[in-house]
Amino acid sequence: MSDGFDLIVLGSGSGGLSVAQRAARLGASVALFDPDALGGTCVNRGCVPKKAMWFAAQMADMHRLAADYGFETTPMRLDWARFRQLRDQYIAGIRRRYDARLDAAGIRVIRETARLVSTDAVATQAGTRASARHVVIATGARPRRLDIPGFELGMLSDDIFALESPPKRIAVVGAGYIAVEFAGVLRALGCEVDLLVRENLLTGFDGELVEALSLQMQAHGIRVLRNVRVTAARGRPGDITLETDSGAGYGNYDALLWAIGRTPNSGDIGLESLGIACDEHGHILVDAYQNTSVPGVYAVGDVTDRKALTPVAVAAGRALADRLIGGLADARFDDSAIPSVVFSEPPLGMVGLTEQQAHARYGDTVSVHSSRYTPLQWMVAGRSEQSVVKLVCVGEERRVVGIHVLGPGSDELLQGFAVAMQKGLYWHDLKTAIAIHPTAAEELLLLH
Ligand SMILES: Cc1cc2nc3c(=O)[nH]c(=O)nc-3n(C[C@H](O)[C@H](O)[C@H](O)COP(=O)(O)OP(=O)(O)OC[C@H]3O[C@@H](n4cnc5c(N)ncnc54)[C@H](O)[C@@H]3O)c2cc1C
Ligand SMILES: NC(=O)c1ccc[n+]([C@@H]2O[C@H](COP(=O)([O-])OP(=O)(O)OC[C@H]3O[C@@H](n4cnc5c(N)ncnc54)[C@H](O)[C@@H]3O)[C@@H](O)[C@H]2O)c1
Repeated sequence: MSDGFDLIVLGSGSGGLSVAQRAARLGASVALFDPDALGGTCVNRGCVPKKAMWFAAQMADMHRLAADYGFETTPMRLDWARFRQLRDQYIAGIRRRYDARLDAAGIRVIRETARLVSTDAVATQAGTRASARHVVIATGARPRRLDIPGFELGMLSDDIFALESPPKRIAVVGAGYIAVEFAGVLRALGCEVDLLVRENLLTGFDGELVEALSLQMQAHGIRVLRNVRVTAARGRPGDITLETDSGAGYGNYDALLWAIGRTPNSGDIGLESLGIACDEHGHILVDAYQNTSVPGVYAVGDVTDRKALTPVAVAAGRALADRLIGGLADARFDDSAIPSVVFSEPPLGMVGLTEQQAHARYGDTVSVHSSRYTPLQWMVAGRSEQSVVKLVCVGEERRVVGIHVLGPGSDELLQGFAVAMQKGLYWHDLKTAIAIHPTAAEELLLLH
C-alpha cells in the first residue's frame, strides 16, 4: 500500500472519524484503520442503540401514565424482534452514510487491526503497512472483565443489544452510567431487576440528586442493593446465583449483566516499545492538545484519560485536526464544563462542579440553591415522584459553576443552560429571564 499519508488514524469511532474527516476536509491525505464496524462504540454498541432502547422504555412508561390519566388501555407488549430490526436497520443506515462520506472525502479505509511499528508508521497482521507525518490513536475502550469464578455466565453491555428476548429476572452488577441506564430500561420493559452496588451509585454526580434517583428507581420496582461485593457467579445461563464477600447470596436470575467500567484498548498496539506513557489503568496520557509523551503520536477519545463521552472524543478529534492540518497552533477543546446526562428513569444531568468540588475550590464563597417539585404530568395522575434542580454558585455576584437536574425533560433542558454557563451565567440572569411555563426548565429560573 502507498506510503506517505499526512495522517493515520487507528479506530473509526467517534474520535477517529472526527479527526479523519476534519483532516481530510482541510486537505490532508488520511488512512483510517478499523477491523470492526464504522462508528465504533457509540453507533454500534453504545449511545445510539441504548437511546433507542431508552425511547422504547419511555413509551412503556407513558403507556402506564396514560392508564393513570384515564385512557382505556390494553396491556402493551413490545415485539422485541421487530424493535431490534428497526433499531439495527437505523444503525446500518448510519454506517452506510459514514462509508459514503469517507469515500467522498477520499479517506483510505483499511478494515484491519493496526499497531504502531514506529512513531510514524503502522502495520497490520495481514502485512499492510503505512506511514504518515502524524499518527492518531483512537482505539476506544471495551467492557471491563473480572477474574472471578463464573464471570462468563454474565453479559457485557455489548451483549445486551444482541438479546433475542428480554430477560425475565436480571442482576445488574455496577453503579455507573451503564448499570443505571440498563437497569431503568429493562425494568420499564417489564424485567425484574436487581442492581448490585459495590460502593456508591453514580460517583461524580450530585449526591442529593443521586439519592432522589435511587428512591425513584426503587419506586419503579428496581431492587437497589448496596454494599454488595460479588465474588462469584454460579449456575448456568437461565439460572444464575451470585456469591458475595459477606456470605449473602442472590439468586434465581435468568440473566446477569456486568457493568463495571471499561478498559482502554491500548494493549498490543505497540505503545510500550515506543515509550508512549499510560496511566495504571492503561489510558494513554495526553496533554490539553492530545499530544502523547512521544512527538508525532496523538490520542483522542476513550483510550485516553479524558471523560469517556462521544462529544468529548469528537471535540478532541476536530481540534487536533485543526491544529495538525489546519495550522491553528493553539487549537484545543474547552473541557471546563462538559455536560452529561445519565439516561436513567428519570434522567439525571449535570454540568460543571458539584457542591463538594465547588467548596474545595472556592471555599465559603459558594452558595447552593435547590428545589424539589413534582412535575405537572405526575401530579395530574396523582403521583408524587419528585424532580430536583440545583444550582451551585460562587462569589457575591453568584456566578453559576454547577447545574444539576433530575426529572423528566432533564436530558433535553440541560444543553441550553450548559452553553449559557460556559459563556458566563449569573444568578441574576436566571432571575430576570422570562420563563417558559409550564416546563421543567423553568424550575431553574424560579430557584430564587
Ligand atoms: C452502552 C454504552 C452507552 C453509551 N452511551 C453514551 C451516551 O449516551 N452519550 C455519550 O456521550 N457517550 C456514551 N457512551 C460512551 C461513548 O460510546 C464513547 O465515549 C465513545 O464511543 C468513544 O469513542 P472513541 O472513538 O474513543 O472509541 P470507540 O467508539 O470505542 O471506537 C474505537 C474504534 O477503534 C477500533 N480499534 C480498536 N483497536 C484498534 C486497532 N488496533 N486498530 C484499528 N482500530 C482499532 C475499534 O474497532 C472501534 O471501532 C456509551 C458507551 C457505552 C458502552
Ligand atoms: N449517558 C452517557 O453519556 C453514557 C452512558 C453510558 C456510558 N457512558 C460512558 O461510558 C463510561 C463507562 O460506563 P460504565 O458504566 O461502564 O462505567 P462507570 O465508570 O460509569 O461505572 C463503573 C461502575 O462500576 C463499579 N465497579 C467497578 N468495579 C466493580 C466491581 N468489581 N464490582 C462491582 N462494581 C464495580 C464502579 O464503582 C462504578 O460504579 C462512563 O463513565 C461514561 O463516561 C456514558
